[in-house]
Amino acid sequence: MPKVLISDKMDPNAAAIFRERGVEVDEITGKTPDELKAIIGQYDGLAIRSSTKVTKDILDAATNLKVVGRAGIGVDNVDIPAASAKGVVVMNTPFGNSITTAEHAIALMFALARQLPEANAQTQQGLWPKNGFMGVEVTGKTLGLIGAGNIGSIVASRALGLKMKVVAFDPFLTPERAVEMGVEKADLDTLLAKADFITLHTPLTDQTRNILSRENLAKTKKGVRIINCARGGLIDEAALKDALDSGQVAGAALDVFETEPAKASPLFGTPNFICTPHLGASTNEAQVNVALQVAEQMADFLVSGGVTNALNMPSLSAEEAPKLKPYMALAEKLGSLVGQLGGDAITGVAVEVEGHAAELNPKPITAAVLAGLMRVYSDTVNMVNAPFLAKERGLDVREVRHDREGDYQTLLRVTITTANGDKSVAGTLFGHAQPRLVELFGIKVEADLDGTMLYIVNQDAPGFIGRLGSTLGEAQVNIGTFHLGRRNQGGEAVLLLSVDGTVTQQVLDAICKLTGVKTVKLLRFAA
Ligand SMILES: NC(=O)c1ccc[n+]([C@@H]2O[C@H](COP(=O)([O-])OP(=O)(O)OC[C@H]3O[C@@H](n4cnc5c(N)ncnc54)[C@H](O)[C@@H]3O)[C@@H](O)[C@H]2O)c1
Ligand SMILES: O=C(O)CC[C@@H](O)C(=O)O
Repeated sequence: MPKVLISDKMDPNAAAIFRERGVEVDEITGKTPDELKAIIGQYDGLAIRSSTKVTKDILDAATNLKVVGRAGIGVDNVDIPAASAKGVVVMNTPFGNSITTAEHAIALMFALARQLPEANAQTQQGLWPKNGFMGVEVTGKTLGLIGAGNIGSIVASRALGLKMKVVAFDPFLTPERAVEMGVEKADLDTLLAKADFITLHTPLTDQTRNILSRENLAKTKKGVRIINCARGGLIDEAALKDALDSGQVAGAALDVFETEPAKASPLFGTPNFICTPHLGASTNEAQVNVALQVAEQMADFLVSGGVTNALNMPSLSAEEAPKLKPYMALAEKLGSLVGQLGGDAITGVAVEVEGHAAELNPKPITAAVLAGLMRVYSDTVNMVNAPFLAKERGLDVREVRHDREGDYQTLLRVTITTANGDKSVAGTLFGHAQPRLVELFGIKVEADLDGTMLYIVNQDAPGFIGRLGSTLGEAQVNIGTFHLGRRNQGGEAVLLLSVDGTVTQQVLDAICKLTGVKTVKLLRFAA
């Protein structure tokens, strides 16, 4: 009988479902990492919320572990690459607590607008401070939404019901979806300048870390009120403290902190600062939803091999899996490439197959393209939820199967439609198994898309490669592989280099300054 450990406080429905489905379950919460390491080897499954940190260290000790189930959305407490490397499936429950978290953001917005916590505290001290708490209405005010995914869009609908105007910044928000949501799509600077309240609903990624930096806080409308129910690390907490002290920010409400549990913070005690201890998902309804869902998914996997909402594994039948696996790896890499290089809001994705690829079920291939593409913006996207999210966001997804014989035995082409036109990449399988890029934005270039890579567009000219090599060498950046293509002699050339070590912004700036360089971008691919 498979055995599961529930290591964070979870609604009792989870244990009941496990037992009903023939899975033995222990509920042991509050363990230190060392204590968890000592017992994890006994379990096939680990069910968690946000407290348990599933590190590489824990995974290394988890000799029997097959699945980690997160009763919630964010999986930043799980080392997914380490889990994947160990063949441990990581699942989440992407929608079960969205309404609850959106409601918490709205509750914090009102708490800020009317200074409810402090008014409550002073009233209960017997002060009757009737004149000390002049609030603001939210009606007619502008709410700036950073991140318009599941939770952001629920917040927007509630805010519109409160007669607020909503301005949204989200690179994946198409103009059509913005119209459907009733929000104004804007760039970040416009949002910062217009918003009376700002609420954050993005995951924590390289792009979103410190999205409300000191510099960006200085661009806000004076007297803005800020709410973060998404992830700590999206706001520079020291800069927020200064902005509250100076009055640039009239109030801030945080449910999440850069370091959790947040037992001390310079923000504590600051006037007009309120906080909750990561309570966004804490309602009976949400906890029942996520507990039921995670237990059902994990039991299904452990008992019958079914895969739902996995972040590191496609949903597949046993017969299709071996044939489709290399195509899905290729599809994810091509999706990730166009996602990282696409730039503008993407309104459509076309997935074309020819040769051997045209004989396969296109659905998992398309799902893998979409997962690669959208994972650039959210680490919670997987092959299961990517097609759903694409539809919800109004992406026009097309699958085209060509019967023609092309230059390659098998070919997969991904074309995205953006406001600045179509952009297309293509790849094949080398030796029937190894994903390989063969074309990038109309230029023939062959490359393996793995690890950290540099994408450089330059004017084809003698001596450039030498200058680039010296720049990287001086910065102690080792080139692993080097791939070159060009539109025509002396025309636009493209370079894809795999590199070892860290490429800093200074190195990117130095490459940018080399004569003839038009674009430099750091790309990251799963190995
Ligand atoms: N406080 C809590 O208890 C709690 C509860 C649930 C979820 N969360 C967190 O809330 C966040 C949002 O969850 P969700 O379910 O709405 O996720 P989601 O994936 O549905 O939406 C995230 C949105 O952020 C957008 N985004 C990504 N990068 C961006 C960028 N650089 N700038 C602007 N937008 C960007 C994405 O395009 C996407 O639309 C996650 O971090 C999740 O972990 C917190
Ligand atoms: O489990 C919780 O309480 C928090 C969950 C939340 O952060 C999430 O990302 O789903």
